[in-house]
Amino acid sequence: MKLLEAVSLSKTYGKERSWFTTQAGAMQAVHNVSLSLEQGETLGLVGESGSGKSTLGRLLLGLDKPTSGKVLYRGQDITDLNLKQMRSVRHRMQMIFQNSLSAFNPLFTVEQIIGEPLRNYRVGTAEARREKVLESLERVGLSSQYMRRHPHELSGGQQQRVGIARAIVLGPELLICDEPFSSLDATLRRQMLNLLLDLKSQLGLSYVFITHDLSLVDRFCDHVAVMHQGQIVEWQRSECILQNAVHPYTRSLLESVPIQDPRLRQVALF
Ligand SMILES: Nc1ncnc2c1ncn2[C@@H]1O[C@H](COP(=O)(O)OP(=O)(O)OP(=O)(O)O)[C@@H](O)[C@H]1O
Repeated sequence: MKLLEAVSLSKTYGKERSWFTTQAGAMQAVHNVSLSLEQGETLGLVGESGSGKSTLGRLLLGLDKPTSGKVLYRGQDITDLNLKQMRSVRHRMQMIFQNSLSAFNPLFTVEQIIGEPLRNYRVGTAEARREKVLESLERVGLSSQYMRRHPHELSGGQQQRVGIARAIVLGPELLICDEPFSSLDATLRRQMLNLLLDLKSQLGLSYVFITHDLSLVDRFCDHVAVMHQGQIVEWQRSECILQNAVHPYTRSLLESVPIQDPRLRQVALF
């Protein structure tokens, strides 16, 4: 069953003529992108800065409307849903951001931050919500003693864990992770990727994993889509991308990837 599908998605910014923009200033951030994600799979969306990855992520989640094309979730066209209709789909799809701290209310405690989606969706009693918050917190490896802390009292890794706890608290099926660990050091990044892998098998999650780092996709993703100037220029199973990269842009990305096996490196680059 296809969980998510994009059909000929395009997004142009600044297309409408207004006081601020002109046709000449239009920027096509995403151009005619089609892709799909099976339930339980992870799709890596790779490309350099400005290639359109975040815009595509927002379009898939319905946070932004496409200029043309559509998004299907479990076969349902969600492109033109109004806010109320979108609400019934939104709790099944959540996003993890690069910088969780900027998405948190600095005055909230960790319990309030993770519990906010539960309050928004009026889930259960205050006691039941507290239980769910605790469960999510423990799933991401933080103990109950963090409940009363504020975001600025947490390390970068702990902030990202709280961001993940908040994203899973409503029991979603799909997480769109937008460069979630790029500000963390290599050791922490590995730990967090392992956490996402554990959550995937425990909760049956599917991921769209946005990154500029092709070295992360090998172990973590099932398929890889390479984006360049708003288009998908390459689509492969992740274990094949090192050896069978076809597009010159993918090959140029591979040049910056440390590949352990020198034989694979030969194949990848030439
Ligand atoms: N709201 C917006 N208004 C106008 N232009 C935008 C907007 N959002 C993105 N863009 C432009 O669209 C293009 C793609 O941006 P996007 O953020 O999707 O790329 P990205 O691959 O995610 O880059 P990064 O990794 O740096 O976030 C860029 O040229 C960007 O300036």
